[in-house]
Amino acid sequence: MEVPTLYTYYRSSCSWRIRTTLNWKEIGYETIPINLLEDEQKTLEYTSINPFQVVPALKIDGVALTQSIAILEYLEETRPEKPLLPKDPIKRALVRSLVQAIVGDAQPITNLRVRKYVEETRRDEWTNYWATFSFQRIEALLAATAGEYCVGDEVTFADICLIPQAYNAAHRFKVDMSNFPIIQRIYNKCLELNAFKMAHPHRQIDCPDEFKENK
Ligand SMILES: N[C@@H](CCC(=O)N[C@@H](CS)C(=O)NCC(=O)O)C(=O)O
Repeated sequence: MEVPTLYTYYRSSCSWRIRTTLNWKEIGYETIPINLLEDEQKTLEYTSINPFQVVPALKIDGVALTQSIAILEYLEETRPEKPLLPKDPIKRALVRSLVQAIVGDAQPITNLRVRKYVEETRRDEWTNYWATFSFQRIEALLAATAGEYCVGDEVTFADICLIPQAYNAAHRFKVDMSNFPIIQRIYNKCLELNAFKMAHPHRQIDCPDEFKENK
């Protein structure tokens, strides 16, 4: 069978969701780095794969899929081993609710193209404000759902989406994570797992040497 190809950027939280899921489900894949800072997402070639000019995109089973959550759902449906959605419908809804909060409400307002649009001088302030705003609400949701992970004691899509968002908040958007003890605890817990560790930006082939980590 053809090996899936992931179009990715090492620091992209949306790409990280796919990397973790592929690792979690032990699906081998090839990486094609798309350097967002050099606008490689806007080349004609990549635009023909993803007209929204964002990563990720995944070529798999003869099609090119875009939209990270559509990709996660596809992987879950076609490779159900090591599920990332709980069986219980209520828990599934809780997972999807957290996923939507992260991917629909939190991530888009801190995305590169939005930050580029905001005047250079206001950019950091904008990003920190909205990242903190989102995390206050996600922390409140988690207070009702979290066990060891976001929803109960199993890894789900919610963890897959939360970890990249938390990394960006802590390391790039200067959010004071001490205000979010549940998120911080889940973050630390997930990063003990190989699937998350191997998907970390600092372990990707396109990560600049100064940040690279081989621990
Ligand atoms: N809804 C899309 C969002 C994709 C997205 O925003 N990707 C970001 C990286 S995490 C990107 O490529 N940004 C490029 C830009 O803003 O120009 C998904 O979930 O796949």
